[in-house]
Amino acid sequence: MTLPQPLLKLDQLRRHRAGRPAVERLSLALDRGEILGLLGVNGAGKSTTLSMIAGALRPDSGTIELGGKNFLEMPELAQKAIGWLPERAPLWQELTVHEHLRTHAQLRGLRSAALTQACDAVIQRLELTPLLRRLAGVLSQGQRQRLGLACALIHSPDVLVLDEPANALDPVQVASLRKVIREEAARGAAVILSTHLLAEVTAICTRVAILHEGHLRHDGAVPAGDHTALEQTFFDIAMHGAGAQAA
Ligand SMILES: Nc1ncnc2c1ncn2[C@@H]1O[C@H](COP(=O)(O)OP(=O)(O)OP(=O)(O)O)[C@@H](O)[C@H]1O
Repeated sequence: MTLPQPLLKLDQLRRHRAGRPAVERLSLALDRGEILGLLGVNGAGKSTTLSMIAGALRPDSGTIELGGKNFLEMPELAQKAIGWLPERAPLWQELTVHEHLRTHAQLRGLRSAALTQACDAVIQRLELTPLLRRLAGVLSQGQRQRLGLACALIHSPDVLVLDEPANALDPVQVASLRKVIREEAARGAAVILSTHLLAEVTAICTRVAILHEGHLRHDGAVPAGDHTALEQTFFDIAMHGAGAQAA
């Protein structure tokens, strides 16, 4: 009997940056419908990890599998299966919001009616209609973040990789972001997001992982309700680098 494999599997990932280890022997698996919150102090390795999952940064060693396929040898798989919101969404200043969406959709292989449909869907979900004719260069930080999220979602990816997605969003937009993340998980995507907000993790995540100095120090279910227990675990790890790695 073969066991069902996880949608995303990281095995023993390592990556040095500027001659120092940024991520060390990181192993994680993620299934469809899961929302994993990635926590850690500044420099813990969160963005490095997410960039590797997004296919933007190659690990020095280790493997990443998507549905059992070696993702590192198949860059076209990342293009189709991953939606990535980097920490600072890179935008073409001189393109309008609408042009951005269409260009992203094209880059993800969408054409004709499917492309228009995908654009219309994210415009509606992220309430981008009033911004469509604006140049990306004149958007506020929160508006840029919404456009970045729309670009990440446009091709209905299997894995959604969000680096501090609530950054610069107002409370209304944070609520809308949470709704979108839940909807994505409900349609069967796996979501991994980094954040510094413990309340964000307890509000939307089903699982939490904590990195410290590039090592995975905790991986477990999110304590229901309040975030006191999570806060305790986080501070223990941040202060002492301690904490057990749960199965
Ligand atoms: N472009 C880069 N060049 C060199 N070193 C880098 C680069 N980006 C990150 N690093 C280093 O890699 C390590 C991990 O950084 P990373 O950005 O992954 O951490 P993080 O947990 O996302 O931090 P933060 O919460 O501050 O965003 C740090 O020591 C950082 O200095």
